[in-house]
Amino acid sequence: MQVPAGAIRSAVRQNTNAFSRWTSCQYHQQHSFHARVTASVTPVNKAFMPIQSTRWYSSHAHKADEAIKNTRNIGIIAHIDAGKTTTTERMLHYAGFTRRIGDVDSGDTIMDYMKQERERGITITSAAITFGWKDHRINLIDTPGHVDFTIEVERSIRVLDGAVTILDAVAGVEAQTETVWQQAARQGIPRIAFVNKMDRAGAGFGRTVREMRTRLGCRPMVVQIPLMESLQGSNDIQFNGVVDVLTMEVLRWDSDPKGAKVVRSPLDSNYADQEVYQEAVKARVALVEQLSAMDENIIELFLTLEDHMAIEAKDLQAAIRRLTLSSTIVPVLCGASFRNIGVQPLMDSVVDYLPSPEERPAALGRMSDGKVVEIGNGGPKERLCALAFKVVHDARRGPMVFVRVYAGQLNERAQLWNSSTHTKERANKLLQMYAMDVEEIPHITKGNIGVVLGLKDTRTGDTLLDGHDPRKGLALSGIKVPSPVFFASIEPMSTSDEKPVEEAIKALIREDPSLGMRVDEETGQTLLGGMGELHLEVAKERLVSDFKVKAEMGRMRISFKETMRGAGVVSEVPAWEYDREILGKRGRARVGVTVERLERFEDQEDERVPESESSSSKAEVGKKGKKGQADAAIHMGLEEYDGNEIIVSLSEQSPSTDEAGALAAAEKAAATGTVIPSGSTDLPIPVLRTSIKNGILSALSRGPLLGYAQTHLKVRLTDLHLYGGESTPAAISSCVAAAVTEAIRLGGNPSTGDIDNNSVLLEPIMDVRVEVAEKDVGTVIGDISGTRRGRVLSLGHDDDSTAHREEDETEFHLYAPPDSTYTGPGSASSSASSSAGAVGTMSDRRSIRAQVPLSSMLGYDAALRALTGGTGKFAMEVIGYGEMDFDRQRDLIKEMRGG
Ligand SMILES: Nc1nc2c(ncn2[C@@H]2O[C@H](COP(=O)(O)OP(=O)(O)OP(=O)(O)O)[C@@H](O)[C@H]2O)c(=O)[nH]1
Repeated sequence: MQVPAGAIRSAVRQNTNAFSRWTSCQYHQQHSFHARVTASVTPVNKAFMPIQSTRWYSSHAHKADEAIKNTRNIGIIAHIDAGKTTTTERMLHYAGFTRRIGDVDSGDTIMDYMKQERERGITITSAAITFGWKDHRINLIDTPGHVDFTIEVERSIRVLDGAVTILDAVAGVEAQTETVWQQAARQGIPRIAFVNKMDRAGAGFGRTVREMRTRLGCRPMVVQIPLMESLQGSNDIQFNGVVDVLTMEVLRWDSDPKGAKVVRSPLDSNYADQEVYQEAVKARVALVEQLSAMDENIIELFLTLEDHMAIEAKDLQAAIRRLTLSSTIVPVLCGASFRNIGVQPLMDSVVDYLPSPEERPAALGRMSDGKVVEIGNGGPKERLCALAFKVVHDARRGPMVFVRVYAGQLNERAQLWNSSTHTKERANKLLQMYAMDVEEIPHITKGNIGVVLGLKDTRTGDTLLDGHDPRKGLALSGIKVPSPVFFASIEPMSTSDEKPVEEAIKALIREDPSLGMRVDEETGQTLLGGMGELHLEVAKERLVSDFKVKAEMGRMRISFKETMRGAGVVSEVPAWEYDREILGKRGRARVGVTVERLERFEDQEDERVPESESSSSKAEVGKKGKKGQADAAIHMGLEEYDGNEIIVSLSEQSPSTDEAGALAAAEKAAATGTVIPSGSTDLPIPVLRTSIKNGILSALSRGPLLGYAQTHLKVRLTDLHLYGGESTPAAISSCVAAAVTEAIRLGGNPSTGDIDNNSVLLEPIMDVRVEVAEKDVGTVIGDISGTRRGRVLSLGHDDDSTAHREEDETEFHLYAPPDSTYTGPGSASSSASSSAGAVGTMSDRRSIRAQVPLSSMLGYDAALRALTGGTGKFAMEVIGYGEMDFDRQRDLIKEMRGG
C-alpha cells in the first residue's frame, strides 16, 4: 500500500487518544521501511543512482537454470527502531545499488528522496526490491509489522522463503519482535538473527541470545561473538568488530569510513588479547557440541578428528545450513549497522543459511473439487501458477501487481486466468524493482518475484494461472483476510460524489483486502471497516488525497459480531415454505435447515493450510491429516466464511421415479448428509448451490441483535423442494435466508424465540504482550485481569522457562558469551538514555501474555505508562472473537438502540 507522508502525518495528528498514539508509532515503524525501499521509474537524484550495472535480470538472463538455486526471497522482521532501515541502506550500498549510504537521522535515506517524487505523483511503492550479492539474487520483501496492517504482514510472510530478525542489543527481544517472530514461525520460515547496535552502552549480546531462547522459544546458535576491546591507554571498552566462530577470524571494518572493506585476520593462540581468543575457543567448542547433537555429519567428523577446532568451517557451515532450513536452529550474528560493522557477513549469511525457493516445501493449492495439490514440483513443463501478494495503485501506470511465481514462467503479454475472481487478465508488462531503478523484463521465472502491469481485476491474495490452463479453479492457499474490527461511516459530500467514493473504496480494498465495505440497511450509510483506528484514518486520507474524492468519515466504532447463545446448541427449521410475488411473478420454494453454534474461539489462522504441512512425499497429499479432512469436508460441500461453516451438499442425481429407487437414494443421501432436491426444476445443480449459499450468507451478514455479522455458526441445508419455474434463484435465496434467520431466532430456546436471550454479542479479543519491570508486575496484572477483563496466560522471565531449561541441560546446550559493553566517552549519558527506553534493568524484565477484549485496550498506551512510570511496553494483535458478558451486552444494546 502506498501511503502518502501527508496521510501519515495527518492521521497521527488527528489521533489524539492514547490508543491511537500507540498505533501511530507502530504504524511509523511499519511504513518507514516500506517507504524507504520505494523506487522510482525516473531516478533524478544522482546520489542514489546505481554505481554499477546492477540490473540483475539483464546481467544474468543467460544463467536461467542457476537463477533459482541462487535466489533468496527474504524479509527483515524487527521491532520498531531495531535498525531495519539502517541495515537495509548498508545492504543496498555494499551490493552496489546506491552511490552512498543514506542516514536515517539526517533524513536523507531513499525514503526522503522519494517524498519529493511523491509530491510529483510518480511514486512507485515497492513491496520487494532486488539486489545481487555474491552471485545470488536477493529479493528483499518488505515486512511491515503493525497489528493494524495484519494483511500486510501476512501477505509478505506468505511469499518469504527466509527471514532476518534484527534485534536491538540494548532492548533485547521486544514485544513486537515476539509477535512478528511467531507469525513467521507459524509459516515455518527459516530465520537468522542479527543483534544490532552492539556499539551502544548497555548492549548485551549474551543476554539477547538467552532471551531468544526463553522468549522466542528457538535454539539460537552463536556463529559470531562481538569483539569488545579496550580503548588505547584507558580501561574503557568499545565494540570494534566481530569474531567469526566458524573460521576463527577477527573481522574489522575500520580501514574504510563507509565500512565497505572487511579486513579478516586469523585468531589463534598468539592473538594479543587472550581474553578474546579464550572466549572464541569456548564459542567454537559450544558450536561443535551443539551441532554434534543434531547433525550426523558433524558427529562423524568429531569422532574422527577428536578436536573441536579441527573441523573445517565449510563443514560447520553446511551443517548450520541444514539445521536452519529445517528451522531447528537460528544462527545469531552481531554488529552495529550504524557504525558500518557486521553488515556484509549478515548478507553472506542470507546466502549461506537461508533457503532458495527450491529448498522450501512445495506450496499447496486446492483444485475446485477440493483436492489439495503440490505446486512447483512438476518439472520444467509445469504450467504457470503465481500468487499476487500486493497491489499498489500507481498514478501513472495503474495497478502494479507484485507476484511470486510458484510454478512455470510468467511471460510478458501472456494471457492469464485469475482463478480467484474467475476473470481473464493480460500481463502487459513485467518489471523487476531495484533500489532506485526499474527494469522491464520479458518473464518472471519460477521462484521469483516481480511486478505485473495491466491486470484489471487482480487483488492481493489472488492466484494467477496460464490463460489456457484447464485447471480453472486451482487456487494457492491464499492470504487469510481477517475481518475488520473497527468501522466508520463514509459520507460522500454530495450525491454526485457517491459513485466516485464507492469506486475509490473498491480500489482501496483491492490493494488492501483487510479493509471492508458494507451498506447499513437501516441508515443507508456506507460503512468502511478496518483493522484499527489508524488503518481507517489512513484509508480515508487516501480517498481524499490519492483518489481525489470528497467524503467525510464518521465516528469510529468497534465492530462486534453476533452468534447464537450456547455452544453446541442446534436449532432446526425442518420445512420453511416461501411463497411470494416478486415483481408480479410468483416465487416459491421450501427448505429445511439446521443452525449449530460452534464451540470455538475463532482462530485467525484456521483456514490456512500451513506450508510446513506440505510434506515432500507426494503420496501423502490428500490422504491423511488436516488436508485429508479438508478434502473430505469440501466433498461434503463444506465451506468456511468468516468463522462460519456452511454445508450445502446437493446430490447430482435426479430424484428416482420408482419408490424403491427413491428410498435407496434417500437412505444413501441421509448417510452422507446429502440432500436430493424434490419437486421439479430446470436449474442446474451449481445454480441451485449458489442460490442456497447466497441465501445463507445473506442471513449471516446481519445478526438479529444489532445487525452485526454473525459468526461461529454451522449452517446445513437439510431439505429442498422446488416448484418448477416458480422456484427462481431469487426465490430460493430468499427462502433459505428466511429459514436461517428463523432458526437463529429460535436458537436454543424455541419456546420463547427471544432474540436478546437466544443470541449473544461477540467482541474482538486481542493477544497482548506486555513487558514490564519486576516491581510493576503485580499492578499491571491486577489492571489487566480486573479493570480490563483480561485473562493472563503466562508470566515469562529470563530464568523461568523450565521447558527450555530442561532441554538446555540435556539436548541443547545454550551458549551465550558474557556481556561487556561500551564504556567509553559519553557512555554514562548513553547508558541513561538507553535504559530509559528499556524496561527497568535488563535482568528484572518480565513479559506478561494475556487475552483482553479490544474495547478494554483503548487508551492502554497511556494507562501502561502511568502504571509503570513510562517504562512498560506492549504489542497486540487480534486473535479472535469472544462472548460478551450478559450485563455488558444489555448495556450496549440499550445504548445502540437508543435507550
Ligand atoms: N548506536 C547505534 N544506533 C543505531 C544502529 N542502527 C540503527 N541505529 C539508530 O537507531 C534508530 C532507528 O534506526 P532505523 O534504522 O530507523 O530502525 P528501523 O528498525 O528501521 O526503525 P523504524 O523504521 O522506525 O521501524 C536510528 O536513530 C538509527 O540511527 C547501530 O548499529 N548503532
